[in-house]
Amino acid sequence: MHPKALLEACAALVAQVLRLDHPADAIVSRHFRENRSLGPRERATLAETAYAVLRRKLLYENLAQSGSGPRERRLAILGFAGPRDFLKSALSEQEKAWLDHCDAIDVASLPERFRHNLPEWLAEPLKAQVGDDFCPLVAALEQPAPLDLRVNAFTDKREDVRKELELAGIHAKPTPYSPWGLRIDGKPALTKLDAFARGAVEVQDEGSQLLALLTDARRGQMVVDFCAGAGGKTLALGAAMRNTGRLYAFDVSAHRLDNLKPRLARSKLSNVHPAAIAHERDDRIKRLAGKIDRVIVDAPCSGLGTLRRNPDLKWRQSPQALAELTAKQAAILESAARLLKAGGRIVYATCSVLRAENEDIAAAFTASHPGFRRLRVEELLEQAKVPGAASLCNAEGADLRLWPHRHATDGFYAAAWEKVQP
Ligand SMILES: C[S@@+](CC[C@H](N)C(=O)[O-])C[C@H]1O[C@@H](n2cnc3c(N)ncnc32)[C@H](O)[C@@H]1O
Repeated sequence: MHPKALLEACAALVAQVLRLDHPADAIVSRHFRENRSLGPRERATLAETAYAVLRRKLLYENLAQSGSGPRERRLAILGFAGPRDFLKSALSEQEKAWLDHCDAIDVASLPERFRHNLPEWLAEPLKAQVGDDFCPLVAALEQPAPLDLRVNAFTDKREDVRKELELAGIHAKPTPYSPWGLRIDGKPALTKLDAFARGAVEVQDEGSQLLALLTDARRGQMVVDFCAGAGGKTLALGAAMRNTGRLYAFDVSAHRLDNLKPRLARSKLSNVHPAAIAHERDDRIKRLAGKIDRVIVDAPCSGLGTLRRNPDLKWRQSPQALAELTAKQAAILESAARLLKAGGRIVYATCSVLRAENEDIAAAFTASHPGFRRLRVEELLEQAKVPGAASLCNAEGADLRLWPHRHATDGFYAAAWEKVQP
């Protein structure tokens, strides 16, 4: 595509994602479906430009107050994810001069909000929480996430798959914490690989893999994935169970569970039972009360730990939405806990970085459930032979706390309890 046409297409896509009426990944996917002739490089430039503008929206909107031409075009120029000389060949002389002027601005001298590019309602609690780590965290959130795979422990060994990928020209290295993980260089097309087609690998962030490890689902157990969605964690749990026992995958969204089906077929697992539930107090849940060994609640959350992949969330979430979510999270944890038998374990997890969705929910549950003993996540990770367990937890070692700037994973939280009273 000619540079001028590509820049115009980027500006059009930037205009669409900035409406914030749909998730950015859905808008980008639809754009690609409607423009099938786009090549892989053009797709990468379009998507990364749109994401760059979402990541640095406050800074770019500030810079775009100067210059001329349509606002979205100015934003697309600032966020353009391609070589500078290629971009400049699409610009007028006036635009080139404006871009040089913007490049010369020392961002460090600008007000703080143009450096952290977060809404105030999010910046304030994060600063209070991470202190001196705020700048490294913000810097990590502005970087695209690495591509992690989980090797299917039921069918394959990590080292064998690593070598297989190497032969296919894909360099992968073992993830530092998860024994199932491989981290890939770049963003190669994976779906055409035999390892993918036969279910030996699934795309899954290392943090998600650690949540499944923490659940410690074993051979022959009765296990529930309460908020299974498209089944990322379900598949990891089913493989850890060696395709034995019974693994229920519940979700209120039948549509999301439908996306589990092809993944399940590839995985060779037959111990998984997906079922749509109406709500967390569904009769199906009541019938299983007191019968389950392991429950994972991967709760619906703000997703604010995934800003590397979903930078639009910081503009699409709000304090009001957060209040509704925290009420839902508490209600789901409450219902899910009823499933456990004595001696069983429940893990509550989110991909949010906010205390309100994490420590606060866990503390309220502990306080109101004397029949549940809080487990130390650090010890559980050590038992699961995860290296550096202490470094993955909060200062007390009680909860899992993964951060993009410290662990190169998404931001994840998890707490765990054992049911001590029947
Ligand atoms: C964070 S996502 C789960 C992702 C999934 N575990 C994975 O690893 O791919 C949260 C899920 O909770 C589901 N959900 C929302 N409300 C629920 C409820 N009351 N009961 C069960 N699931 C619910 C949503 O449909 C969504 O799929």
